[in-house]
Amino acid sequence: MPSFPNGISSEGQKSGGGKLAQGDHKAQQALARRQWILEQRKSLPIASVERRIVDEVRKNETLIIVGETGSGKTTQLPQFLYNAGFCKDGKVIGITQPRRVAAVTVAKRVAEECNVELGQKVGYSIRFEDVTSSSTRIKYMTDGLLLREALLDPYLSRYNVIIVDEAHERTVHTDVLLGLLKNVQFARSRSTIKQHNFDNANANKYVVSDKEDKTQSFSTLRACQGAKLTSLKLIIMSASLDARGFSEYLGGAKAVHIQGRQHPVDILYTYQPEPDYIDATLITIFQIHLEEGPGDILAFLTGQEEIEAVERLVHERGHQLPEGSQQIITVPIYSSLPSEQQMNAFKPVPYGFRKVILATNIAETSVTIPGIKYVIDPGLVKARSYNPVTGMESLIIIPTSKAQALQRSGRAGREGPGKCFRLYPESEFGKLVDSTVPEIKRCNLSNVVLQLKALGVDDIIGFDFMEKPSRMAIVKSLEQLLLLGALTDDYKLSDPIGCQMARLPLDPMYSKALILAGEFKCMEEMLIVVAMLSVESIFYFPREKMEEAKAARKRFSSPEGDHISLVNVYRASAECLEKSREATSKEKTIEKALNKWCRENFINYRSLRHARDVHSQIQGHVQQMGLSLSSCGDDMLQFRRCLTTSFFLNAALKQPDGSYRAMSSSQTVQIHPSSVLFRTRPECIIFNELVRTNQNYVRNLTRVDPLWLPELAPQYYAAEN
Ligand SMILES: Nc1ncnc2c1ncn2[C@@H]1O[C@H](COP(=O)(O)OP(=O)(O)OP(=O)(O)O)[C@@H](O)[C@H]1O
Repeated sequence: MPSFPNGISSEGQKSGGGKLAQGDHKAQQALARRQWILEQRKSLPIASVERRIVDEVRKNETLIIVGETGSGKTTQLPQFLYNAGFCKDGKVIGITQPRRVAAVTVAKRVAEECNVELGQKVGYSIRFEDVTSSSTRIKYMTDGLLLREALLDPYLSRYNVIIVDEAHERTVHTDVLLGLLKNVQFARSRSTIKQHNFDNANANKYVVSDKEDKTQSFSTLRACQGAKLTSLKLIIMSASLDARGFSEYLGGAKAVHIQGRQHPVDILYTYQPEPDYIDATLITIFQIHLEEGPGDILAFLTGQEEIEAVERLVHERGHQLPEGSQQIITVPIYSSLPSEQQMNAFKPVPYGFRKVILATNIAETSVTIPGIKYVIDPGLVKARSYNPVTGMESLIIIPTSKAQALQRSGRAGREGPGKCFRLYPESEFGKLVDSTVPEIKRCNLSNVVLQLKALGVDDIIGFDFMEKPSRMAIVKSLEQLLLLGALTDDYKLSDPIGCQMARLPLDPMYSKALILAGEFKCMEEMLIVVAMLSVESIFYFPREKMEEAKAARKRFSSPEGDHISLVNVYRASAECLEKSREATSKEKTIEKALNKWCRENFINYRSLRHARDVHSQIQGHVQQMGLSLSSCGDDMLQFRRCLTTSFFLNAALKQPDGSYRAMSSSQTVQIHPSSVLFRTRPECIIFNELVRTNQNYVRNLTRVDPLWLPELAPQYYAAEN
């Protein structure tokens, strides 16, 4: 473990004496840590170019900053700008991150560096969690959150500077945000906001124009009326971005490079390609553990299932370590893990243990995980892929890009020299693509289109994307939103359905299902289903106890399908919680009881916890929107009809040969073996997911009456008949 005086690895230290002496000791420790942080900040490569960078920001409206991982961009630049007076008049510096975990941990670090309480001068805001106050001047947030803020404050008027960090990731939110920020910057640089076309019947709309008569319309501009707008500084940052491409897109923006890195990272490759990356990861973990010096390990895997498999294997093999060996503690981190469990990766483990973090690419950029000295990179990532013609979205495992490999190795070498073990030969590195295909080109765009419409961008095809998604993908999304009633016949956001759907942070079909659930009086059931479908694998089937696990699942199975089975699991878990609450008020004991219940029923405890979180968050939104929290009780017919009305685009009919035909794409699909309807094979089904492995599978199904389709979705099925 690193030997800095931060209390992180201090579990072994004992503080002697009485209360006073203990207080002194703590104060001394705090002082020593402050000094250590100060020294560390001074030694960052960015520290020596502070003045130059601040000057460049002053001189340029838009700036691209490229600097090695760990050079201090994310933590230091906002502080430099704050100190240089960029927050005068109460304005804020906003820094976007593609991931929640980065926004939270970096904000915590910067608050500590500034010696302020988190949420005061330095804060963060992520979906469902806002740790800021009126005194916040440096605000870290996810890119998706800034997009949502733009719905209420289209000029982002509270910000003087917006830094788009880790722009190389090109998440769909980053790309939409970049286009939007260009517009906002343009509009703010024009000094006059002419309030014309202000129409009282539709008081949320008016048009901003500049001398060149370029018009930009925004909705909900009321918030900005009378606001004094200054120009907006835009900074794009990364260790691994294509500066030229960004510069071209941003009107020839200047790019500055920060040279140097604080600590070296040795890169090691294998001699041969590894046929089984899970096994190779496992071997490398133990090789490092037995042969290398102290320091924690960060291994990148592709998803929750692989992480859980490796966790089990590390535990099994950990028992076979020679007597007296240092013990290993594994800590998982992936996006569907509840936030507080994600934070475990950043916490110290007991003195004398080696921490092995098993992570997806959630830990790839921006984060500094204290103690990490070794990184294991099998060179693979799970990525989204979407075919607009068939509407098929799938997750596929593909090689990382060079940019991702660089980011991964950059997680070592942050507190001292590090090592990165790439589990592929060096010759393979040269063959990797420079950067990943932007997500916007490989995902279903319905949500993006809905958000842009809500932001007042009517011409989606003409929107200034850095790289345009295919026309087909945009048209398909527009069609889908029209059929869902989110858009009017002339492709404007409909009121209230479209406006309500845009307010819910969910896929449009799920949002529609919740809005309809109010009418079908099955909101409680639909909330549960939406929450349970937002997490990965609720059921858990260990190979060695397959029969027991299958029997356990039968206890929750409904002949109507998977959705109602999920409702049954959720309700049974809620009963378990209720019973434990009657017996005790200790939260830890209650959680333990739930964990035990999950183990007995082969339910994935982590996934269920996450689903419970999502449930309470969405319920909050639904209540705010004034939708009633009704339940259909045992009358699941209403619930199934509601599912049909919202997911009618995902219907499939059984064919004479026993396969199914997806109604919207005419593709042949099969029921996934994990479905409770796998054997019963009803005539007509509604599904939530279409996935491609060796075949086209549909997952999460409910049996419905085929006659409901033309009755409940005449806009789609009446025309077909
Ligand atoms: N939570 C933390 N705990 C300990 N040290 C930290 C923490 N956060 C940052 N640091 C230190 O500050 C350095 C700079 O971090 P910062 O995130 O600003 O770098 P960066 O240039 O943005 O890197 P990247 O491109 O990888 O995001 C780290 O290398 C590390 O030494």
